[in-house]
Amino acid sequence: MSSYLDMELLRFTTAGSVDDGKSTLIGRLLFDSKSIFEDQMDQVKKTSQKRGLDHTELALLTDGLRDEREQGITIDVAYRYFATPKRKFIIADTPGHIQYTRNMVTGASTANLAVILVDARNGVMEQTCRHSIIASLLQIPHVVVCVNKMDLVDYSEEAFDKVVEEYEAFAAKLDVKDIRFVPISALHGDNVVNRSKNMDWYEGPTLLNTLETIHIGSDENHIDCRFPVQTVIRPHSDEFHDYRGYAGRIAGGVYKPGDEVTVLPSGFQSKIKEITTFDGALEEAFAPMSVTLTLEDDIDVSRGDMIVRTNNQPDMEQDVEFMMCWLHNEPPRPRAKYIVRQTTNEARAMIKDIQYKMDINTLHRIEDDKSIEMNDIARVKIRTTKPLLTDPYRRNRHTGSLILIDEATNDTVAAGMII
Ligand SMILES: Nc1nc2c(ncn2[C@@H]2O[C@H](COP(=O)(O)OP(=O)(O)OP(=O)(O)O)[C@@H](O)[C@H]2O)c(=O)[nH]1
Repeated sequence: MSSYLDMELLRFTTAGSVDDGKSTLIGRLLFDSKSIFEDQMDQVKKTSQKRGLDHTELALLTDGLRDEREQGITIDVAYRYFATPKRKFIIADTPGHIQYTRNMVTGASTANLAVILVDARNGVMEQTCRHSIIASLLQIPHVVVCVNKMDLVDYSEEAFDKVVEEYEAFAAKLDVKDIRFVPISALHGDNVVNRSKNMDWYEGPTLLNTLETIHIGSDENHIDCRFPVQTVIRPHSDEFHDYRGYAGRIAGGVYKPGDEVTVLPSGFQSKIKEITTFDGALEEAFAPMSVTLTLEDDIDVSRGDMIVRTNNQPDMEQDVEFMMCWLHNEPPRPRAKYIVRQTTNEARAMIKDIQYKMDINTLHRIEDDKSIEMNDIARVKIRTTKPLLTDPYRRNRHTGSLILIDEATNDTVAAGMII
């Protein structure tokens, strides 16, 4: 059996309209998969009784520690961790209101999968659309639509099919490759961890089963070799005085000793001599492994450079266009200078043009209003002081993303997906 540390990690986000049952679902997942401890459960039972409820409110498991629960609304991104014998999971639980778009973008930026909850009685709502648009914008590879509260529609197949149909019609406009649907009752536990006895007509897997088995290995780009150099390792000892290693995390592709590579931006060419990790030398390495490379030739390489295959290179540009989510409560200042951080590279940048804002509920362009506020999504163009080595975000989420930092305050003000 694989060790706990080696187990594959799946990161997913949860989103839904208010009261669709997000907290109940997470509680149910943790509870039925036995990922919570007895003492926590006792506490939840007691609190439920104190509040005069006749059932144990599983939402308290996930919300119990949040004081904003007292105001009945979830803000901020809460990361939760659980594991089953098959996989480890990190849940980014993000609030659904439009003023928390930035939280959603933050929570979703590294996710493999998005769980989108829909109340079976209400069907697809504005928030369902917005969350799905964000999932598509951030290229989350898998979306699982949980049609919840099936108990309130008599576990009816027609009710489920109606939501599926409605969602599919809307999702046709989006760029999501893998969409699945699971009819559930988070409250009663149907099809969350345990198969429902109330929905014989549903033959697909339960939600947990989907989370445990969905194939995420090929979510990484294994075609375009991209190795952003994080650190140059040059031991200061006579014994190793010739050694120069380049450490970093592979952002795309498969590397092997002997591969012909080019170092960007300099353009120097060489061959990979050796690939090593903590455990020794490797025959091959691929995204998202962290490795150290050595090259046959002694060439000048520094942090922020990228080692790529000679016949497959990224874009190298100073004018970069991307979809930007503005994260900060102060709007961009005219002519302000920002630091752009992209892979391990850093440059200074100025926003040159705001092309249009996007209505995040409908995907429509807003052409007549270009004022940017917190949570806005806009297509922008920046000019950087030195070339960035990029791929379209669609092609590679690592080399295709960037953040902007305000030079004066050091605050991260925007996240971007390169077009
Ligand atoms: N009948 C029924 N009720 C449910 C189901 N799932 C959740 N509920 C109830 O719906 C209400 C809202 O559930 P929550 O889990 O708090 O909803 P939420 O989406 O997390 O809400 P916020 O945290 O405020 O965004 C609670 O009273 C739950 O008990 C379900 O499958 N069936």
